[in-house]
Amino acid sequence: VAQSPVWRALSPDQGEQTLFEERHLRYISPLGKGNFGSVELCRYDPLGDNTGEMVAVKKLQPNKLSTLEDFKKEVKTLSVLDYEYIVKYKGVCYSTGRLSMSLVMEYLPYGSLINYLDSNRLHVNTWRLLLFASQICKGMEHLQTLRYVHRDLAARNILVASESLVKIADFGLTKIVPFDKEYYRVSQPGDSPIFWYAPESINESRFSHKSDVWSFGVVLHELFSYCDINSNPKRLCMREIGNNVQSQSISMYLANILKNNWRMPAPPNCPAKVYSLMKLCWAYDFEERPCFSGLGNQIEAIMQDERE
Ligand SMILES: N#CCCn1cc(-c2nc(Nc3ccc(C4CCNCC4)cc3)nc3c2CCN3)cn1
Repeated sequence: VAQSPVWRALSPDQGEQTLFEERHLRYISPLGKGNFGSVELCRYDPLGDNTGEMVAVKKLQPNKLSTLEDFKKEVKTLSVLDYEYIVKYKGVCYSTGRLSMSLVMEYLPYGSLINYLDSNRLHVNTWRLLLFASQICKGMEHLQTLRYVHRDLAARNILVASESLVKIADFGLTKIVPFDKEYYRVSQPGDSPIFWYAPESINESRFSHKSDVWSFGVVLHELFSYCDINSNPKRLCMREIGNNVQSQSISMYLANILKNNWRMPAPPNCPAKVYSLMKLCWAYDFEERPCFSGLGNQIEAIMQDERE
């Protein structure tokens, strides 16, 4: 049999890697922007006859060198996460001269939750939204067993594999919680998605599985709002803060209203039990928030009620 054109190479720092040859990666169209890079649809077509498979390729933005290290960490993170509710790692592609590299992943045809819910809201019922929520919960539970904190859990980073399967993606901000602490503190907050952030993340740049639970509550809100642009978290929070507040003080205002117990209102037609779950995730004190396994059980219980 001809040598497979997808090489398996053992590189010292990243364990086994599957190498895709750049010359066989045929660009097709843009798919989106993530942390540290843009994602493109490509066909990996070594035979050159359009029979090759479609893949999603995340290219590193070449300009900021510091992110090459972060990008390698993202590749490493995804390569060890092999789980049905997490987007599948396929390998890497080094550009000529190994100046830059790309991350090759499975292509999920329906795009992000935002694309999908916005254009399919009519035939996605409550039970299906709960199914997606339980899958995200299981994915986050798996992450937690490996001591990974995602730090960017949001509907834009949840991809739809089929009408009944979603997967967590974009591990560009994912960090490992050190063995001797229950949280990870970042130095520079960067351009952070603060409207998905727990109070301790806004105030102290402190991230943990419990801050991921807060973000999960925001994803629940996005799910039951069908990712409607008018009830997107940023818009709801800015309406409460006041749209004329200067950008550098928004995080202070947001921390204040959360401290004063303001929370996003229930989405239209959202079942009361689901809104109660969101409120649990948004407990100010992170120790009062549920864990992902407990959340998963509660979601499945509500699914049973919805079934009847
Ligand atoms: N996460 C994250 C943020 C970065 N990001 C990741 C992807 C991604 N998209 C897809 N698939 C995909 C994406 C969009 C469409 C359409 C939507 C309507 N408009 C036209 C395009 C279709 C299918 N599959 C993937 C990935 C990563 C792994 N597999 C896209 N952005």
